[in-house]
Amino acid sequence: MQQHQPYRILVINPGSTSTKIGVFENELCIFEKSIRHDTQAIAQYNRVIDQYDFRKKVILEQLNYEGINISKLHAVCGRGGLLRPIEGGTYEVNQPMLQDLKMGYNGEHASNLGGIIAHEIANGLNIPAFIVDPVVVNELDEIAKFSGVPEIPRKSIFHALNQKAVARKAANDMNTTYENVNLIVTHMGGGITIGAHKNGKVIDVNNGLHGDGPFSPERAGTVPAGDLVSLCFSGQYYRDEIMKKLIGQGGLVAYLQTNDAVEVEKRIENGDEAAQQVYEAMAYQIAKEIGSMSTVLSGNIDAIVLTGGLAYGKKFIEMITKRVNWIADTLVYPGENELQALNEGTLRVLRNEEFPKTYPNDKEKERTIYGERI
Ligand SMILES: Nc1ncnc2c1ncn2[C@@H]1O[C@H](COP(=O)(O)OP(=O)(O)O)[C@@H](O)[C@H]1O
Ligand SMILES: CCCC(=O)OP(=O)(O)O
Repeated sequence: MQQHQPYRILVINPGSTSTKIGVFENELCIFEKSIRHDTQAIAQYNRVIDQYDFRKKVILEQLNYEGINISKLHAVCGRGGLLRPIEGGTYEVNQPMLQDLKMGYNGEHASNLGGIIAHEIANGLNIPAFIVDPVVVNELDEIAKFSGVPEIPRKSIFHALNQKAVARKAANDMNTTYENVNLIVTHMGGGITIGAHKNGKVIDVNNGLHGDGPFSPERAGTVPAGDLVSLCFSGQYYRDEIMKKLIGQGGLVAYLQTNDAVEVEKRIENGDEAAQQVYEAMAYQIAKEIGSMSTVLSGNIDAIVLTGGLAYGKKFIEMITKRVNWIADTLVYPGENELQALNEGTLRVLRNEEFPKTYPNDKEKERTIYGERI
């Protein structure tokens, strides 16, 4: 197989409130950009797939503006979306995956566009496209899957990529390994997920899309179930309208008409009491979920890790830590390591250090090393 030195990789991370892109040469990030999308820009699209042209255009325009020649790329990697539940790792984008991403097999989320856009750009350049640790990585303990309604098992839908990348970083900073620690990792972005990481596995986590947990900048989180059923059958709303109340138009957007925590913090500084109350309530619900995960780990917790865009907000972090600091020490890693994690997963495969996995997981299927069948 031909060896390339260095590898140049484009990574694409569509989130609910932003599109983040990066270009790497081996481990070195030579360009990185986070493009924010305000609530109105996203709200005009009914389905996530309808955002395809808009998000792809934004990415290509940005690369062009920066003078980045995409013909020099060796691979493109996108954040993986709502596929079937699979184990973690790097997957080559294939037709079954594209089909599931396009139909939103497990629901609608911006990350569905990661693999699709990566494939589209890579295909034109005749290079491979990958996804790494998609949001459906499933390591739940069997006991965590019970919901109380057998037809509705709990699902693992969370910020797997960043939670695992930041958990490894935290373990490293604690002079140990991910496999040796118990952590409660809290990712706070457009969605919020809180995972119990036990010796390198996420044994329980709230379904941060349309399941449970705290409300977030744009999601409702847990809502009273009976009242939700009544709303669904009130005859006042179509299904899509209810779904939008839960995802996209819930949380901060519903209470304060913005998904931007920076804007909320400004309002609070200017004495807006409603903003203060809602922000405090979001922190309260996060703390409550951290408390819940502390019981999952039977109180054996090495650290609570806070990460994601909201972790930049110092006051917000204080609102959470004052309620959870009795559980364990808190480590704060603002932002996310997702672009680096996508790049590292791609590099491992390009360098033949790891097999790319085939979607859907079928260990008996033919395995390939990039460019070579074995
Ligand atoms: N400096 C900051 N202080 C407080 N909140 C911030 C800051 N920077 C970003 N945020 C907030 O973080 C949230 C987005 O987090 P992010 O992890 O980028 O989300 P996503 O990847 O889901 O789009 C937004 O509500 C944004 O306003
Ligand atoms: C679907 C879970 C991941 C998630 O919520 O991501 P964003 O915060 O980027 O929307």
